[in-house]
Amino acid sequence: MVEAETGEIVDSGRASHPDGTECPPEAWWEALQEAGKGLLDRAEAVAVAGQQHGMVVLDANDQVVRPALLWNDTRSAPQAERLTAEHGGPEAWAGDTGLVLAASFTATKLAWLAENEPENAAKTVSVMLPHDWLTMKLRGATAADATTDRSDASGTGYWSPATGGYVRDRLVQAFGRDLALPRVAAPNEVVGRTASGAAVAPGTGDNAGAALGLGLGPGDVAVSLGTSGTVFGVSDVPAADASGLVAGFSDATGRFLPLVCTLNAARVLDTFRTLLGVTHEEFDALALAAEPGAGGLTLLPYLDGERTPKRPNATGVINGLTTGATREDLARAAVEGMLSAQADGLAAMAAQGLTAKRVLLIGGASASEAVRRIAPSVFGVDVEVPPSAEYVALGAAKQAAWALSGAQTPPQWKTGDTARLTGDAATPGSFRNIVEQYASLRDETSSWAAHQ
Ligand SMILES: Nc1ncnc2c1ncn2[C@@H]1O[C@H](COP(=O)(O)OP(=O)(O)O)[C@@H](O)[C@H]1O
Ligand SMILES: O=C(CO)[C@@H](O)[C@H](O)COP(=O)(O)O
Repeated sequence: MVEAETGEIVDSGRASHPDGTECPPEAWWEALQEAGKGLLDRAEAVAVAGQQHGMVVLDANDQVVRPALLWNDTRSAPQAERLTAEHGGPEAWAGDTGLVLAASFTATKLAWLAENEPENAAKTVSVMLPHDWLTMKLRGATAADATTDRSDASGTGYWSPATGGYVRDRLVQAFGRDLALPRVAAPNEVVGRTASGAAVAPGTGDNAGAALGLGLGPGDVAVSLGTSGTVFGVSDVPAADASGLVAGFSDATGRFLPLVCTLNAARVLDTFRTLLGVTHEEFDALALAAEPGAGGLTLLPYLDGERTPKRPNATGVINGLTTGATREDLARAAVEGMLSAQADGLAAMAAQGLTAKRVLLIGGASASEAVRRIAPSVFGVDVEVPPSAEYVALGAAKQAAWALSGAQTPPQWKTGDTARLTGDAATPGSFRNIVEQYASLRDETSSWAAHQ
């Protein structure tokens, strides 16, 4: 909860919901009630920012048909391939929807449902995303008058950022028939009221929320290291990258949000930290005690399969392991590998015309000292770390304040001082080697059957 005028945080709440790649939406509603206790009834305006892409399917009575399949569920990878081939390949999809289909996107999940759970598919009359469903619940509305926003619509695979309209043919191709979809609200619209009378803004996807919360400007690229690693910037033109590396999303202000998303980020560090049996701080100390290049160890960090590049069945690979390897090397290899995957994202963004003049590092793993110290050299650009905050939630709050104000543009809130980090000028060669070794391992493994 923030002051609408200044963005100053006055109160906050937090609640967890289940882990995993599918989730009953009711668990989010319970978590929202718990986190919002003592806040929601004091609010003048509210908005929800949530994970993108998750498939929430409802029956004719607006009851949830099955647990939502989330953005990181890869079971619909075969459907992504099939739908892509059936409709003109990657170029056609990028042209129609701004996306080359990967298992994350909602259209592929609908195709999986139609193929694998015909009884559930038969019951389904409407589909929406996690933030749409929570917004509907907050308003006490029905699926018939549910709303979404441009950013979340742009992650479905059946909406066009270029035209601003649904592409019903792609939905029908995926699911086999048409479905009711939420109306795409204007970025600053009041779409309803909560039970206690607060104005409800349209809400947004998590990355668009973070972009709004950070107030990203030209030349800014955010790298968010949460469960997912996301690299994104704000643009005046929609992206349509037929290579599939950059997703052509929309943002929460009426502009566009080209974005690269990897499935493996903070949890890569969690995994190695757990294997080494150390705390976050001890892990950082280990990683920083090793030399750049981790004694020749290179980690390809696709532990949970990967979305960018598209390798849904991939696993992690450690190259260069010898009897001389140390715990320090292992910790450093985890940090360097995870950051190198994000550096691939920065390169893909640059190829779409969004070259980072500064990188803003956010998300849980941006708290890591090792990540902060190593990132500028691996990225090859100075990195700024804004004050630690929940930028997704701040973006939702800014949208709510915007809707309340009735103004043309979002409020300009000050973010606190950022910490500026520069690369290791003393050993630039070692860092070039890290990036080159990583690229070799990435490219060599692309021919492995398990990485197809
Ligand atoms: N000091 C730290 N060093 C490294 N990772 C951290 C640190 N603090 C938190 N994390 C990691 O950040 C992740 C959570 O980040 P967050 O941005 O909240 O992710 P998400 O939005 O996906 O839930 C967890 O994997 C957690 O272990
Ligand atoms: O799929 C994407 C973006 O395309 C992810 O950004 C999800 O929207 C959620 O990520 P986490 O917040 O769980 O890291």
